[in-house]
Amino acid sequence: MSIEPSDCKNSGLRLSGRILNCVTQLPSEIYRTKTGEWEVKHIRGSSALYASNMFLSKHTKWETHLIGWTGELFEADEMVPRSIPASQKIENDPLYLSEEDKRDVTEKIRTMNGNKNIHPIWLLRKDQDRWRQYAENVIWPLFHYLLNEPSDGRQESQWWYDYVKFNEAYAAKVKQLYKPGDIVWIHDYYLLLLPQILRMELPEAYICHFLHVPFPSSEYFRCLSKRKIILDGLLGANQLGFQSYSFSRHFLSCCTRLLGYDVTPTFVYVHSSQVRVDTFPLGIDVTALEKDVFSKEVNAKVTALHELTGGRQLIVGRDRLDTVRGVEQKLLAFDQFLELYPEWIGRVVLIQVSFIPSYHSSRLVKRVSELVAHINGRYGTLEYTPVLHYNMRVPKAEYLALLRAADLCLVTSIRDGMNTTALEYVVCQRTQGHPLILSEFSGAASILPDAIQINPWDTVGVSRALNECLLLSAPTKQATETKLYKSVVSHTVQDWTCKILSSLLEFLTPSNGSDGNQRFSRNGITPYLNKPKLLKCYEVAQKRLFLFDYDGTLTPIVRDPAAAIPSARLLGLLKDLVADKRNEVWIISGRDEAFLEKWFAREVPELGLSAEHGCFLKNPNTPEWTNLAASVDMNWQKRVEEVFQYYTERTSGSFIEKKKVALTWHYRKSDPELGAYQGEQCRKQLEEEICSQYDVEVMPGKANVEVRPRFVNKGEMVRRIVLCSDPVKQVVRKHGERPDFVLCLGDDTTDEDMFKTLNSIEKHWQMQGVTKNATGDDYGLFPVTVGPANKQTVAKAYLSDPQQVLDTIGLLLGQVSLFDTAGSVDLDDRGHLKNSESALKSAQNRKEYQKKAAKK
Ligand SMILES: O=P(O)(O)OC[C@H]1O[C@H](O[C@H]2O[C@H](CO)[C@@H](O)[C@H](O)[C@H]2O)[C@H](O)[C@@H](O)[C@@H]1O
Repeated sequence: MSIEPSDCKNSGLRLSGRILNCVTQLPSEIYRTKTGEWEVKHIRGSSALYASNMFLSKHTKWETHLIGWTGELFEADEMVPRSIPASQKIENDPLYLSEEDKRDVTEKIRTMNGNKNIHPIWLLRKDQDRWRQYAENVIWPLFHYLLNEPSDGRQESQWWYDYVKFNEAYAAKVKQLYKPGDIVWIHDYYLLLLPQILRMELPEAYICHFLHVPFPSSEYFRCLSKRKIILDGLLGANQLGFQSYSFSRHFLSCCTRLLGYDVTPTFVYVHSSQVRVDTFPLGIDVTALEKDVFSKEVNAKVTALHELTGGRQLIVGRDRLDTVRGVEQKLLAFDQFLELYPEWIGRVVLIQVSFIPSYHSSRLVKRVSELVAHINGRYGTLEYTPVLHYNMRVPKAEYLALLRAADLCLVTSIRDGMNTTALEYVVCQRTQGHPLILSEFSGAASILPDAIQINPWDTVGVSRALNECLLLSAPTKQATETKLYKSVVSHTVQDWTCKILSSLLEFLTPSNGSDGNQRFSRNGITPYLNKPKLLKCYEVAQKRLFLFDYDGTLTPIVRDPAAAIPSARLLGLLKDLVADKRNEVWIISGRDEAFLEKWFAREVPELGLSAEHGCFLKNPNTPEWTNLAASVDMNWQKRVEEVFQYYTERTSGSFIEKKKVALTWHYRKSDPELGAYQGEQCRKQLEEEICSQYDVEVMPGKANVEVRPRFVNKGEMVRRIVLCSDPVKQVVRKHGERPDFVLCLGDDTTDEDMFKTLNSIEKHWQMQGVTKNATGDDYGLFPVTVGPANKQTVAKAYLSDPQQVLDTIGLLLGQVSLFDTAGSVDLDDRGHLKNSESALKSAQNRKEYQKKAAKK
């Protein structure tokens, strides 16, 4: 399979022919020798990923760029990367690199990898491991179904802060390199926010993300405190790839359950546009492996291994020693096997190579060595050691020899994205055809259906499988191997690369009926709110308007309308907003006057208020309410109430909310399906029977049906507030009084009227040639919908929930850091927020250090 940029010539896509590949870490490790030189060496692991990049750059016409963090910097001979202690000054940094050093190191990495398009991301070296913490301590365990101990969340919030910065550092680098038509391909769980951060700044970019680890069921995923931001982060991509069908299914279910988006098995509908979701199991580079595996060096090591184990049958395993690789389960099963089938004692050896990652569990390391000692003590003799356990990363040739010498490979992961050892074993066994026992919980199970699949928790089942496999006849083994090998060669890393790219390009091709990348273009629908832009407009504006809906926007939706009262935080923010004389703040709600009076007018008299979808109005700083519906015929109320009553009696849990003018029938407390059905019936009946006789509008809301006179709506309120200095008396604003910043937020269908009005005002101003605001870009109008929303919206941007709304207000007031939500920050080359106090201090320190160094 192949895919070249030229294959898309007539597709209508404007491709640049370039791919920007974003990986967590570059393929080279950087260290300083004892003589002070900076050197680089290859890192182990993730070989399939780098092979994919290599394939694109060497064997296709794509101009491929590899972007990645440098990883931690080492001092020679140190196993653990050195961090500058927090107390130490940067000028004493033992790992200091001048700009020249960085250039030299970059060149060395490029030369070593034979790729001139490698772009390192240099991050602050103070506590270097900080960049990994959130990904490795929060995301990774949860994605593997491991829940952390409960905590007060302080440490997690520091980790989150660094995680956002890490993602933003990549965004900064991609922006530096980006050209229109580039494909940005993002890998794995360290970069889950990057798609959305990039989307905000590069609305037309072609972005795909591939998750190399499992994606958990929504019941686990929902335990993440940052669950919505993480989903949002991913949904900035055009295409999302997962290792197996079950992972993509879990992801889709999270989108429905946590964000309320509509999904199909291959799409998420984000604000009426689509993100493609699919399964692409990662393979290995079979050709490269086959070159190495039958070398003389490996042959010699295979012989040595047989000698070492006295010609006994060999069961092999190679795993990272973390809780999900199931080494503990493997040893327990082997123990059980020798107990159930004693005839194998003395005839079989398990060689287990486990490498201990930096974030290992000491409990597990101890438990594994206890189990090894237990088995060897129980079944071993002076000449026979049943388990040979090596805690180390073996060199490649030894690893391959191990897989070749094996009579059986045992993979007992209790969860993994893809198990490349299983795939490599199949290739190594091409001539001998020894069997593979594979955990059904491994991502590899989906591409190796002919492996002997086991449940690693069932030790008796695994023991039985071990016995059966060791007794298999040679022809049966070879027949199975043929099928396994076929599966592996039809899932090579090259095929994986091509499949992901062609699926993305096929999806984006407008002629295929998709919306291409229109969803994010200016004419398309709702990107995430561009907060840096909002902040910039706010800062330069002299006359700012805030037009807020209430339920679902400033406060979360709850079951009981009376319980949806404003939080202390909300009231505090509103007070702070109105304290600035440049700000005028309105709440435009479906709530009645009594509710708004009690909770807002008394607390913050400076607020302007509009009740019952525009029927009532109260200017800021005045106690009087004006009833705009005073002269309207209200006979419809009785008729509507009768209809509502009819449905209330037939829908348990529903009730009627009577306001002064509008009437609302609520069914949130009813069975959801029955409620939705009855709501629809009720709406139809009202439209047929009442709207034909009275000038009223029936509005389906959030688990409610509302009726109010047609002549007012929230859009009319927005028109009055934006254009009039006195919206009650409709005194048109004088020249110079026009607002130059309007943030309008709402979540419901009734709020669409506000957005429509703002859009038409903008159009009108454009046609009239009205001068733009001080940024010179536009008029500073921000109609923003609050999700989750699977509806059509005319808003220009969205925020996920009321929490994000409050954070955004806090941001404008200078109370919330840009870091608290994704997509906001420019970092300097050392990982400091650009132009921040710490960035300036660090730059100053560097200058001083360089001066000192020059003197020496
Ligand atoms: O225009 P809004 O400020 O958004 O008000 C719209 C309606 O909100 C209330 O109902 C909704 O919120 C309730 C509390 O969260 C929830 O229980 C209910 O299901 C929602 O429909 C309010 O009760 C209505 O009067 C407003 O018109």
